[in-house]
Amino acid sequence: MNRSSNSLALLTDLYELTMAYGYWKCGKAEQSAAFHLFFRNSPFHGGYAIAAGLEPVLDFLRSFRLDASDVEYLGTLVGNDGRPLFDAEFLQYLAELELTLDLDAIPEGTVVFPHEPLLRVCGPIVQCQLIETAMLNLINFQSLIATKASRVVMAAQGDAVLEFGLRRAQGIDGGLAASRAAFIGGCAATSNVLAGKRFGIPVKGTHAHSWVMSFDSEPDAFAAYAEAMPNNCVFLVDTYDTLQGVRHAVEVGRRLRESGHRMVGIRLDSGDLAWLSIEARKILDAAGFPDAVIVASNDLDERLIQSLKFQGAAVTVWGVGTKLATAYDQPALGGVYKLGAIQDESQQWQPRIKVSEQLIKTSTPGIQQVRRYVDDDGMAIADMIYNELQPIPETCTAVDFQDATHRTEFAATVAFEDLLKPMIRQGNVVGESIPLDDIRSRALKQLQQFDRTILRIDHPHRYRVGLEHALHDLKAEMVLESRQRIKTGTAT
Ligand SMILES: Nc1ncnc2c1ncn2[C@@H]1O[C@H](COP(=O)(O)OP(=O)(O)OP(=O)(O)O)[C@@H](O)[C@H]1O
Ligand SMILES: O=P(O)(O)OC[C@H]1O[C@H](OP(=O)(O)OP(=O)(O)O)[C@H](O)[C@@H]1O
Ligand SMILES: O=C(O)c1cccnc1
Repeated sequence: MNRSSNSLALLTDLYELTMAYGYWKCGKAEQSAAFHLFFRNSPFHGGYAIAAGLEPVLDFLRSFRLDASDVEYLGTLVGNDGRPLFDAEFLQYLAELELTLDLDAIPEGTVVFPHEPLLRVCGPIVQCQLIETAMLNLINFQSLIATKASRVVMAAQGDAVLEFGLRRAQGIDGGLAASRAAFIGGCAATSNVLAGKRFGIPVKGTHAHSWVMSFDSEPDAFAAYAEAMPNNCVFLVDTYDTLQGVRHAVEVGRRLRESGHRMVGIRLDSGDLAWLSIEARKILDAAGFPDAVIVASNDLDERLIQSLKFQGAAVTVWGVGTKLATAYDQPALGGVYKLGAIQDESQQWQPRIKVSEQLIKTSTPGIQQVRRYVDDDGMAIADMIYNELQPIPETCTAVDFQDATHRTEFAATVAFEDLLKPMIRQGNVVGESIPLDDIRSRALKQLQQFDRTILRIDHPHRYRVGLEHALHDLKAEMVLESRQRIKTGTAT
């Protein structure tokens, strides 16, 4: 059997297929359902996240189709008794399956908060279920990295951040996806050339220690680099003795200047980056190179950059690799995909809830939308999740997600934006594809809508996200009803 094909339709967990088979067997396959993808906690102990991964989601859904090799492979799967897992008629159904779903999504680059649906998928339950895993995979990782990048960029306070993560990223796709997401989060460029080609991200780089080590001396190495690349010289100065390296860079920089070129700067990659950058700055300034940039790298992340800034480091460009591309301190976002409503035989939507002992893990019923209220200066005030199945009054009350005694009223005159936008209708992409540059600009602009206390790196002030009053009441009733049924032994 030839199992090589470009189809990604089987990029799913087996249980999605076994459930699909079950739905199909019991006649529920075409029953409409509404699922929401959301996360419960902001990553890195921060106060927000940046939505990312939507364009790859649209690409995945656009090309979703099980091809002959997919179906053939599924036909080889057997259950515990050694018999085929799926019957031939179901495999035929899958072979003919075309997505007819609706997808609403919060655009990439939007600042988002726990419990807000980043994606809302409505349509035949089999289809919603088959795409679940890929949706989670794409949105979780890219939103995580975009958020990490946003924190790093914020710590850099306007200095450029270069993403250097490919060599330590989680595989090929992890590296490419990380470069894309890091750019959305505000990085200025990547060292990843394939990401540059694929996504149009600016590519930048310096040189490695191996370049210097391959010559008999550091001055020879810098001179040869300048000869080869007179317009792209950032000299890595720490191979032997950092400050001596800076002086060697200055010598070559002078020769570059004499020949009508310009030394771009130097890179520090070890030692005390605060002290060395300050000393290097003095040498560069005294030698007449006040515009020469000082790039720093070496296991940097947002906290280290914040500390180096505090120490007065004279770094002007930050090269951040491993800790950004792998989201080192929190390697997963933990987004989930939950059923909010399902249609009954008479096509009436019925809200559904997953009850948990932990309030945070109890799902929200309904077909949800997120409303962001903004004040007259365009600053975000609070977000409210509402249920499109319930009429909402002109003056809305949002009941805080974590503290139900905290309620905020929004008069009809308060400006707002509903964040979930139509992306796919009946399987056809209707949302426009946004250039990556514009997504990045959106993220940077969006952050200005939020108070800095909400954005700070540690122990942030909590931005209020509430449930619209009627939705809050519906959720509470459904939880109580479920608990009552358990008490009285009535099946739910
Ligand atoms: N001024 C500073 N304040 C806080 N942390 C710093 C400072 N300067 C450097 N660091 C960080 O300290 C860590 C250790 O750096 P250092 O260069 O001493 O060790 P290293 O990476 O093992 O060096 P080498 O590459 O020479 O073996 C790195 O993560 C680096 O970014
Ligand atoms: O520290 P990160 O944030 O992951 O940034 C990327 C690191 O990758 C390179 O080191 P490496 O030792 O791989 O190669 P080199 O010889 O160029 O230093 C570079 O010098 C950085 O230190
Ligand atoms: O260009 C650089 O300086 C670079 C690229 C990848 C990893 N570390 C550094």
